[in-house]
Amino acid sequence: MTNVVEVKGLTKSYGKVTAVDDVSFKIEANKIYGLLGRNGAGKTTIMHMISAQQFATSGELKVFGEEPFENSKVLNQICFIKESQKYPDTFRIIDVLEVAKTLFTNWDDAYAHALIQDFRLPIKRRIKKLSRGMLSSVGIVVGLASRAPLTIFDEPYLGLDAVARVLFYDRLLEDYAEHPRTVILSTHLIDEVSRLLEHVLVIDNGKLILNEDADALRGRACTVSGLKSAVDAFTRGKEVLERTAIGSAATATIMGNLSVQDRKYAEELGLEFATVSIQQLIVNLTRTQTASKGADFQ
Ligand SMILES: Nc1ncnc2c1ncn2[C@@H]1O[C@H](COP(=O)(O)OP(=O)(O)OP(=O)(O)O)[C@@H](O)[C@H]1O
Repeated sequence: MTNVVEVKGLTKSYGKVTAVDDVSFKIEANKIYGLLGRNGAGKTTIMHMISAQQFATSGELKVFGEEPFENSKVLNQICFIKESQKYPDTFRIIDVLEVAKTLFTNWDDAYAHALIQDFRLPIKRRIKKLSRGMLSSVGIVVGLASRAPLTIFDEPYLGLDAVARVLFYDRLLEDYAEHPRTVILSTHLIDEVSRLLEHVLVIDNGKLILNEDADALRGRACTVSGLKSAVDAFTRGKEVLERTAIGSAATATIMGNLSVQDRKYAEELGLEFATVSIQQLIVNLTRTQTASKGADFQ
């Protein structure tokens, strides 16, 4: 399996702030990755280092097998779409497409124009006159039509309505099936994108706390609820991510797959269980990590 990105001990400090702290991971070709985490976790900093917009303080970084800095062979294969892309004042949407056409080797102009229709974008309108959501849609069109071997979407949706977001997910999945490439998607809307993701990386306080196949993650945790005494008996010796109790009832979120015996025991105790979504799992994990560091959690 070819790795598109290989990161070893990657660290980025801004003075006393360690934004990315000794992170190691690999990104395989032709998969959709979710780079997830709370605000300020270090996601953008990692994506900026991968796309050579920032230097690492230390560690190793290889993109398409090479160092990305001032390396046009590598950078020509990357399309980075960020939340607040800036364009020259005079640019219309059509001008953005014309420039993108010259930047990306795999650019599909017919597809770009079809997407412009899908997102109902006024192609001759000046960028500075677009609504916030329209501006996000322009970024999405460029990201999709670039068909770049490594396409990075960093929170591409500011102002985008639910219909346009679903359109983005659907088009991404359809086009990715026909033209496989590597996609890194950073977002807070984890529930919305979880069906798209094949692999999940979670960053918390600059550290990589989860690096796992999305399918494995889907069955990774469950909640049990019922009488407090029964929940306590059942969870003894298990890794409990969260436990809440109201009166005599309690709910606990536990890590790991339940064995057949576990399920039988839970039934005997009269407990109910439910699987935990990827979003809920990540909320629990990042909350645990933060709490265990003694930081305030709001
Ligand atoms: N230029 C900078 N100077 C100083 N600190 C910075 C700089 N850029 C980022 N940071 C800090 O590094 C940390 C990580 O920021 P980063 O933007 O990578 O987080 P993020 O996970 O992308 O957050 P969000 O989800 O809110 O976009 C934060 O504490 C941030 O304040």
